[in-house]
Amino acid sequence: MNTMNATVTSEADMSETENTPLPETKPAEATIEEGVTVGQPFADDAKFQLRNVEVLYGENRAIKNISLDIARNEVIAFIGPSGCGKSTFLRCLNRMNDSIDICSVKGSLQLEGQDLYDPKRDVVELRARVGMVFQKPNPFPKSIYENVAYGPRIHGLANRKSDLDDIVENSLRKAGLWEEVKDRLDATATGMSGGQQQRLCIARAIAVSPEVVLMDEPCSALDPIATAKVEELIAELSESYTIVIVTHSMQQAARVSHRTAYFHLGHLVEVNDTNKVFTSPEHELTESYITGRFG
Ligand SMILES: Nc1ncnc2c1ncn2[C@@H]1O[C@H](COP(=O)(O)OP(=O)(O)OP(=O)(O)O)[C@@H](O)[C@H]1O
Repeated sequence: MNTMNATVTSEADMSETENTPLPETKPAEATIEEGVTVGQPFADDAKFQLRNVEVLYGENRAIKNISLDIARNEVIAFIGPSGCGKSTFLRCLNRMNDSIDICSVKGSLQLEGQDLYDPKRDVVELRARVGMVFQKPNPFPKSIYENVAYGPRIHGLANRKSDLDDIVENSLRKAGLWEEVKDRLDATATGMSGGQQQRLCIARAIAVSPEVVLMDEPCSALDPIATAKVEELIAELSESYTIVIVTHSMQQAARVSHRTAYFHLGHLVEVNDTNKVFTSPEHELTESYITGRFG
């Protein structure tokens, strides 16, 4: 394990001048030992085992020697200041970074004990197992029905039309959308509200029976009511799926997740039970972030 020391000074600290003394509660500088995460980054019942993960965009090390387990049926939230690598790390979990030419991923990344980056792995099949919901709802410009039916059809999950109808209905029910759309399944999806479109994208992700759902700031384009519906949905879905959510909202992380992972400048600084992270964080950088001293 690489244990090179990296000294990190927060943005708030850098804005201080010599003439303005730091408040006593503010760390002048906090040290991150590269490759070391405080708290509980490992789990007995790991769905993903991620070890010494590095992600580079060309020369830029966006992820620096991160090791983490993600447990079955847990909701884990990734938080941290803008640019700290949350989305980059999330996208490793279903190889969404593959499409970025300058991006390279190193280390050991296993899903159920199998190498995620095995060149022989079928990436389409992987993305059915590890689905993704993006920041901006992105339904296909097709009907509501077709948006949900598309994945099960291409993955051969339904032999008959009636089977496909059942999958569409069940997925829309799980996404809390069935009652709102059951009488207009042929209507175009792009005519729905933003919150409905996002729940449709969740229905589309779960229609192929994934094991994991990755969510990259799924509520950032939604109003508070639509956000509350998606958060309720996350709680329900966590009974069946492993969920990894990137969020800028600490309140949201506190409401929906079991564990919270705090990222800083490409390091994974702390992972702990969500309650602990928000009430008594172990690392001073986590504390600085959650108390709003930077970020
Ligand atoms: N496609 C890309 N090409 C080159 N560099 C990238 C690319 N995507 C991200 N990066 C760089 O990788 C680092 C981490 O970015 P990333 O988007 O993962 O951070 P983040 O924590 O998700 O940020 P935010 O909260 O602002 O979305 C940043 O330095 C960013 O500039």
